[in-house]
Parts: sequence; C-alpha cells; structure tokens
Amino acid sequence: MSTLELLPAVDVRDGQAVRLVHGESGSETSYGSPLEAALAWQRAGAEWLHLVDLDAAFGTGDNRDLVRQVTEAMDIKVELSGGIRDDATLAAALATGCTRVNLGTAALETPEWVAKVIAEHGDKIAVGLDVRGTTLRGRGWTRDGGDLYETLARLDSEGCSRYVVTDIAKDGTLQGPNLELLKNVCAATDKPVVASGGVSSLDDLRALSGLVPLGVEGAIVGKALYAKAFTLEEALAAVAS
Ligand SMILES: O=C(O)c1ccccc1N[C@@H]1O[C@H](COP(=O)(O)O)[C@@H](O)[C@H]1O
Repeated sequence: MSTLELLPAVDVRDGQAVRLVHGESGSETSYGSPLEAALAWQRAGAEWLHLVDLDAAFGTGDNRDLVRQVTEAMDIKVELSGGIRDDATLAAALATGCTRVNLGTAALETPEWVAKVIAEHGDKIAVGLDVRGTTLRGRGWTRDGGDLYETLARLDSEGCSRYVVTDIAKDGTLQGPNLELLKNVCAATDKPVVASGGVSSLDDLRALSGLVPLGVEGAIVGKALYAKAFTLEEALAAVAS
C-alpha cells in the first residue's frame, strides 16, 4: 500500500506565515517568516510544501515575490495556490519552478479557461475544492460557487488530474478531518485526492492513511504542526508505519 503523502502548509498573509480559522480573514495567528517555516519543514523531512498566497486568494494584494523566493529556496516539491486565475498569474506561478498549482476560484468562475489550462499543463494543475457542506466556495471562501459533485464531474470530464479537498468548517480548528466527505469524493472520482482541513493528531493521520486505498493520496497539515500537537518527524513516522 502507498504511504500517505504529507504536505506541511505555509500560508502567507502580509509577508507572514499565518494560520486562519475556517479561512476567515482577520482570524490570523502569525508564525513569522514563511521562508524559515518552509525551511524547517524541509529540514524535518517533508517531501512536499503546500504554499498559499492568502492575500492573492482574498484579493488584498499579493505576496508573489516572497512566494517565488520560498519556492526557489526549496529542494522539495511545492504545491502553490492562491490567486492563480488567468494566464498571467498561472505563468508567474509555474515560472517559480513549483511542482504543481491549485486553482480554486477560477474553477468556479472561468471553467473554459480552466479546461484549457488542464489540457495544456496536465498534472501540473490541480483543483482546490473548498467546500461548506457540498457547496463550493471561492474568492477567499467568501462566495458560493456551485455544487461540489457537479463541478467534480465536469472537471473529471475535462481531464483534471487531482483534487485538493478542504472542508472549510474543519480548517484551522484542530477538530479532525471530515472522513465522510473524503470517502464521498473518492467514490465520485478516480483521480487522487489530497485531504485538507482539521488534522489535529497522529490518529487523524492514521485515519487518513486508511483512506489511501480509496484514493486519498495526501494530507495537508497546518495548524497542528504550528501548535506543536506533534512534530513533522512524528507525523512522517506515523504514516510510514
Ligand atoms: O488555505 C486557506 O486557509 C485559505 C483560506 C481562504 C481562501 C483560500 C485559502 N487557501 C487556498 O487558496 C486557494 C484558492 O485560491 P484562488 O481561489 O484560486 O485564488 C485554494 O487552494 C485554497 O485552498
């Protein structure tokens, strides 16, 4: 059986590494330099970094230069997201050398463009499905963007290679991942799913590892690492065993 991939998160707001609660602007707790955080996860053995430009996602500016510096400093794979919504922002994101990008709002608001870039870039494009219940949310999770399963079927038909599924109700809360949601999404698509939101303990990671045979490929871990609920080394050992 494959091992669950772990993607420690660095979310950047106003130049700082932060964690939000439910993705709400204004709920930030700051954790200092994004580069230092990313390097710490790399030193601890991460194979992936999940890097988010929150200002670009919220439409409150961007941290593009900083995000590029962090990506260029990494020897590990980087999944980059936030504000990638047109040719220019996609080109800038891919030019950082990141391994793949996540598209959120664009998949809800400009589906023709997303179908085009999926066709052009294949598995360098993942789609972030950020949901409340089964309703997708875009523009910094402030606007409804349609039904999860209808959108998933459309993206599948367009050849989308991977989905990053975030339960907004769980994100930043340390309440455990939404395993039912993940099972339902895995039942609806053959494509790999990266789980996001709610991881609080090593047992949560073991539970997500149990979903690998269903199609869960990886898990994004944020607040639990910053709050020192466990170390990344402990997390990597938990999913390896
Ligand atoms: O990760 C967060 O906490 C988050 C909170 C609020 C909005 C977006 C967030 N993160 C990721 O940003 C991209 C969406 O950006 P866009 O809509 O494409 O501009 C997506 O990967 C979210 O999971």
